Amino acid sequence: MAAAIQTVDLSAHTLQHTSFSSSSSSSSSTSPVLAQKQEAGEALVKALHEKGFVRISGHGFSFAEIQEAFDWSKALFDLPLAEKLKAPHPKGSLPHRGYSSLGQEKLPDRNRERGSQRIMDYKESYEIGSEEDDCQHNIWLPEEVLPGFRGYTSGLYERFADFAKIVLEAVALGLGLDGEEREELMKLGSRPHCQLRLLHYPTIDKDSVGREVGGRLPAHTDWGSFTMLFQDQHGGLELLDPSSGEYVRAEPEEGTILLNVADMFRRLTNGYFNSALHRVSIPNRDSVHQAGIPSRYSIPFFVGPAPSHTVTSLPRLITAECPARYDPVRFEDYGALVGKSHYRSEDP
Ligand SMILES: O=C(O)CCC(=O)C(=O)O
Ligand SMILES: [Fe+2]
Repeated sequence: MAAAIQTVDLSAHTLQHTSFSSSSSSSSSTSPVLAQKQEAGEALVKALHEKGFVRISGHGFSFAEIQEAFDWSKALFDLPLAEKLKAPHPKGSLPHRGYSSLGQEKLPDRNRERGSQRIMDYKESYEIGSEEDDCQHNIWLPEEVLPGFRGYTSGLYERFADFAKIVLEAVALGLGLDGEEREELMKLGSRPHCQLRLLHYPTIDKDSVGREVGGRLPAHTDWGSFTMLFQDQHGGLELLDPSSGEYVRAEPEEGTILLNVADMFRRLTNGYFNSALHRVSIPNRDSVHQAGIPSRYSIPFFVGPAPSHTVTSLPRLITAECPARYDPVRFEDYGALVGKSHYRSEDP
């Protein structure tokens, strides 16, 4: 496995969060805060170009806040199955909301050899959107099943959405975008159209490894703009490093958020940003402890444009050396194509 994942500190952006404009006055353009913002923005852009993933510190989420998110997630997945099924994810792919039980999602493995046996992905999840989303409605548990869950997770969604905007502003600064190009970049994060996901990968007993259970989440790219992830202390997430062609283990690191580029960011930047292939793997049976593989929780937040938005590559990134690689695409058309292959249409 290759080198550690780089960390970019965005505290200059989060602490001094003001909506900057490209026409900064000469006094503010020489301020130390602006210089720090510029430096962080450029470091972020460099990492997203070279790797497609990065750790973020200085994001403004306290340790207690991250812990609280995991406490709610655990409280949800600890409920009896019959209770969780009171907020069922529908059979098809839309709305992508509510509870999916073990094996319901069937992400195709981009690394799996053709014809090889498909073994169940061992995870359960709960998807939450904005209460303001005009395209997909939330599917909530009855309040008495888990009192406070709806209020808490809706608030967490808004916290992530605030931070997503800061990330996009940092990228705009790092790329030196202004005017219409900056507007286009900012549209990659539509506040009511992102998605919060609670994920639980249950314990796997040693005997099942490689038999009934092949892995936790097969290799895939995310199809929105970018993804930000909290993960617990049990690792397993791996991202493909395009420079070495090897998977890098995203070892859990307290206080950081892992950010990966997704397909819409790759298209907007005409491939300048790498949409990182990633997976959640499990070790070979021989190296698994007798007690099995411990359960794991993770919380991704998927940032995306409005479904009706057409993502077109930025003109400045289409050059003689790097001609246009992608046709403009309407986000909902792209999502429909990808999403259709992800969910079983029959009963879970
Ligand atoms: O659980 C993780 O660490 C990654 C989750 C992920 O890649 C996804 O839900 O798309
Ligand atoms: Fe993913």
